[in-house]
Amino acid sequence: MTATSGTTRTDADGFVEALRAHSRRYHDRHPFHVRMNAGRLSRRQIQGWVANRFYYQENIPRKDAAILANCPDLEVRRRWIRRIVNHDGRRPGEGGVEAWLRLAEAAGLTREEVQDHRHLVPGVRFAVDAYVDFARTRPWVEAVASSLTELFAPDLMAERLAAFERWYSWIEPAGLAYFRARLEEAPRDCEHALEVVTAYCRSPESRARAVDALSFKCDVLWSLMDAIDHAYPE
Ligand SMILES: O=C(O)c1cc(C(=O)O)c2c(n1)C(=O)C(=O)c1cc(C(=O)O)[nH]c1-2
Repeated sequence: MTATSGTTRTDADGFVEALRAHSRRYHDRHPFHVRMNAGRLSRRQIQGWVANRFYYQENIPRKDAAILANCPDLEVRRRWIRRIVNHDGRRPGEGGVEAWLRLAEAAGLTREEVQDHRHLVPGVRFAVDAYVDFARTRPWVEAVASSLTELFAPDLMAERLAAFERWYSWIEPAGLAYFRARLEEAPRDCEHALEVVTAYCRSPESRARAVDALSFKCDVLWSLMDAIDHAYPE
């Protein structure tokens, strides 16, 4: 333990700091997001992003189901299962996947053209599939750690909401409900994920693996944005 500015610093603090430091590799800094939030994207580019990001949205519950399947801890499963319900909803017309489809409609796309993946570019498919595969095949705590990019999501969501209202007013405002819901859900979700990771990762080795998992996820999100950027150039 080392003392810093009057407070006692533990290795656990260092671990959480190492995780939080990944904000520097988060996809909010991707040029496509930077242009999006500065109001510099065309209608076609926004539509391309919405259609491609749908593949991420629809696969998140499958990723979370893989974590549930691999997790032997009942308490963790009991809380983690809420993520699936949040995305899938309890009945038709509810949930985050449905909200994303409404965003697509508000942006002038049909749900059919989003659901049938006609706009889906190979790099986005590849990145999202890699994330689901990671959750299926890696130890479940690493998969939980990989979800911690959500620590950084609320700032980006808030900025995006403001940017959409200001620059892309051709998108019907009701379509932005997805982002509003995530502003509340994401902090709750990642608080739990951080609890789990700090409780389970006690050794330097397991902490290093958790940090690597988060690093991998930053690569997933960045690659996804690269693929969209490449498919919908300025
Ligand atoms: O729009 C975004 O920038 C963004 C980022 C992330 C993220 O950081 O992984 C998620 C989401 N949105 C999101 O909507 C979402 O439901 C979500 C779930 C997860 C996850 O890894 O479990 N990340 C994210």
